[in-house]
Amino acid sequence: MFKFSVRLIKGLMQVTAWLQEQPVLTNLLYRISGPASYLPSRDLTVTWPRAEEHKDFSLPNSSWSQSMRNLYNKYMELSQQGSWIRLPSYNATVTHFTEQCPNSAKPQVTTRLFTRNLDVEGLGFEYVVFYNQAEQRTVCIFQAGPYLEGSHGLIHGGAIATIIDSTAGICAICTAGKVMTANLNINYRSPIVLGSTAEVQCRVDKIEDRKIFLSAEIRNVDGQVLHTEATILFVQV
Ligand SMILES: CCCCCCCCCCCC(=O)SCCNC(=O)CCNC(=O)[C@H](O)C(C)(C)COP(=O)(O)OP(=O)(O)OC[C@H]1O[C@@H](n2cnc3c(N)ncnc32)[C@H](O)[C@@H]1OP(=O)(O)O
Repeated sequence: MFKFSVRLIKGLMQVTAWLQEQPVLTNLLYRISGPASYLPSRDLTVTWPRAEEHKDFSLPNSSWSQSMRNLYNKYMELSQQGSWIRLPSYNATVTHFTEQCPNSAKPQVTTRLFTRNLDVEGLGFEYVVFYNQAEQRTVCIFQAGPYLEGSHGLIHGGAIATIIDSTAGICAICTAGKVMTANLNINYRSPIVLGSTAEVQCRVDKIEDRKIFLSAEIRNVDGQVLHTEATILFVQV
């Protein structure tokens, strides 16, 4: 009886391990067992969130790895010394710009920021951006979740482009106001493993009339591995 129980438990563990390796089944299990809030809604129209519903997504949550938290703590300490500020991050672009509007002027939010479009923590991007006004620089600490896969186990190149465009965009907006990306030029130097933490460093190189030229790099947590280099042009509109 004891031997039979041990075999049964081993068998169940093998089945569970196999299930976890099946992406479609895993997704289905998430949907069945998880909170209903992350099932995709058929009604994409969301009313303006009340003040208490303005969730700041750049704060640590339970999906953050220890290395993500360490980097966050490092920049929070620098923020207390005054050189950097942590920028809040909402899940709709419009929320960033109309937070001060009186209730009557607030628009209906019908869209989601691309980088904040998943309702489950840790599946997509987890990130926080810090801005250094004196040096016209932004830093984005990010952790790439399993739904950002390109090549097996690695982040998709388009997802990398997205986090660079966003970090540079925030730097350009903080420096020059309303801008659009005109050109984004990327060299992928080494792959980024899903689940790992990395840091985007971005700076304004020069401003010519309406043109803001920036450069960016993505490195691993200790800065020793260069993953990506980019130059970005924003045009003031
Ligand atoms: C806190 C917030 C959080 C929340 C916010 C999160 C931040 C997210 C940021 C994401 C930003 C995006 O992805 S934006 C989405 C992707 N981008 C787009 O869809 C932009 C599409 N393109 C456009 O709308 C337009 O082409 C513009 C606006 C870029 C430029 O049009 P324009 O205003 O008519 O200006 P134009 O005269 O053509 O060009 C002005 C000058 O720029 C030069 N120029 C224009 N385009 C280019 C180019 N590709 N490469 C080189 N140079 C260029 C011109 O030669 C000229 O130089 P000279 O003759 O003056 O010397």
